[in-house]
Amino acid sequence: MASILPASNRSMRPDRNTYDGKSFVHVKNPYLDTMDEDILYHLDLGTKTHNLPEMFGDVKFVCVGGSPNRMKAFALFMHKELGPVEGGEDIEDICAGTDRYCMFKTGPVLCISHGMGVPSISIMLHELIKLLHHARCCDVTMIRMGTSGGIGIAPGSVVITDTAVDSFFKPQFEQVILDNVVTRSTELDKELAEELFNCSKKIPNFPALIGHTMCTYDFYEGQGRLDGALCSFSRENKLDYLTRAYKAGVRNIEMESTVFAAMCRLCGLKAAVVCVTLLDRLHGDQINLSHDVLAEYQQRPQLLISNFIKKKLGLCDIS
Ligand SMILES: O=P(O)(O)O[C@H]1O[C@H](CO)[C@@H](O)[C@H]1O
Ligand SMILES: O=c1cc[nH]c(=O)[nH]1
Repeated sequence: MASILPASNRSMRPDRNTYDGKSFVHVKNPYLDTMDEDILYHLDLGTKTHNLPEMFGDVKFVCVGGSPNRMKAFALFMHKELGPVEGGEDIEDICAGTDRYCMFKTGPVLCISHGMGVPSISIMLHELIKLLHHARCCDVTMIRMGTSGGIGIAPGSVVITDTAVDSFFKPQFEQVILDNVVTRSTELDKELAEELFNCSKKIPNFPALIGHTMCTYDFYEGQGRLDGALCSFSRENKLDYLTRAYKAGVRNIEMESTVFAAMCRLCGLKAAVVCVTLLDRLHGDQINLSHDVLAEYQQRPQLLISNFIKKKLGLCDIS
């Protein structure tokens, strides 16, 4: 019979493997050490086929987002922003051997796409976190950059998440393991969120705020849209739900933040979620922005994160 295991399950407490003041990635799987080889199947990488410490050992910032093209664009942007580096203008997809995800590295910044929804990002995160572990990376900051639907805020606003919540506005992620439901905390690093927010204030005309982000398992019915192939609720039901979400502190809705927050937390990784809103869900469901406006909105999280990374690397004029 299925049982609910408590969030405080001892072996799953957030932890930092800290040596000499450095924070290492904490994988929590005793079987990993007994394996002769670890094949990161969906990334087309492996511990025997690739020298992971040499390829990735210097990674300090991991930026993830749904779309492969957006992640490539961000990687190219960072590549230019980090100054002249070897290898010219272009960067190669490290996961070119698979079409599941794409991955680009420029200096200490790794950019990876994760597709849409919890199962897709979860698979990527298992393999990415093992990669960081095998590569012996330390002091890594993880940032999800994405798009979202806003609630009660102007389209184009960038929401920096303090806590990711589920569809019941609870700060938790429920993972089904065998036939148990294991509940995990989705708290994010508050200091990191504040740091990003302070960074946003230095960018002219940059609408940003800190708030809760609701993560759903679906874009249509799961987000209370009236325009899916199925809809069994009224406009009033929808507005009542979104209004209650707003009152609970939710400012935007997307589809990956809870599992991202929960997995990073358990593995001792500092994490942040930064998403631009494409519409105000209190005013509609369809995303009808022009191509140019959509492109500009999608660049907003990228601009903020690039400024943040440059500041952390001592490459930025903003203090
Ligand atoms: O913009 P990305 O990162 O894809 O994220 C959001 O957009 C997708 C839905 O259009 C979902 O994956 C949601 O989380
Ligand atoms: O409304 C929206 C827009 C982008 N992504 C979502 O998940 N929802």
